[in-house]
Amino acid sequence: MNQSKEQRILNFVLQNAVRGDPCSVIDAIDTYCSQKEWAMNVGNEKGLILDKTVEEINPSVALELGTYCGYSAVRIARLLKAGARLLTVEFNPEFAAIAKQMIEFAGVQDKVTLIEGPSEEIIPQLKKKYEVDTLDFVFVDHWKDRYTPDTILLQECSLLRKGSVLLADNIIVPGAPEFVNYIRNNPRFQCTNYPSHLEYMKVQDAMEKAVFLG
Ligand SMILES: Oc1cc(-c2ccc(F)cc2)cc2cccnc12
Ligand SMILES: [Mg+2]
Repeated sequence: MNQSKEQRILNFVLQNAVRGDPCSVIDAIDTYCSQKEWAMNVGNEKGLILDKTVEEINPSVALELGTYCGYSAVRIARLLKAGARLLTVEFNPEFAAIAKQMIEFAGVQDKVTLIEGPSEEIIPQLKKKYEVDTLDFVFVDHWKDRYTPDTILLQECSLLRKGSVLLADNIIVPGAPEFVNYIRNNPRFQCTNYPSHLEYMKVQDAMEKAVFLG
């Protein structure tokens, strides 16, 4: 049975990166996806915006919606302080299986909890099943039609506190116009837009940062 693109990306990492070296994993994925096959990793240009946001917040508990192959989970986890943790949610079982191997190869598995399932089911479980009090940081990078309902669900589940930071990918491409309208017109969020480009392409994209005001 011929391999998936995601399996080919993992194979390239296993052959070309260094086990236990997250930066080499990130670089290998970016090399493969810019030279061989495009894939929907956040990429290095938007990845630097992600890095700066994570470093600024220095989160103890972070959530990622949309793991895919684990590129941004590795990006985030490599920056976390001792004892800090990332919970990452992936709906697609094939993607989750690839991401698990990617995270382990990068050596960040002790900081990352990969949860397979739909975000609307997982978010209400975070407090009791995953022992989360509140989230310091949320990277929103799953399907655009879930951005708004999941942001509302995070609030309903009391998972945000004054100062919690959301960072959303793909504000322009594929685009999340309903989310942008919701978050920019919501007095409980302070928003900042970060113009950038679609991963591995000369196409305009952007990220949106939204600080929860409590
Ligand atoms: O960063 C992303 C990019 C795209 C995307 C797909 C096809 C295109 F032609 C352009 C962009 C989809 C995503 C879906 C979920 C999370 N991130 C995505
Ligand atoms: Mg994305």
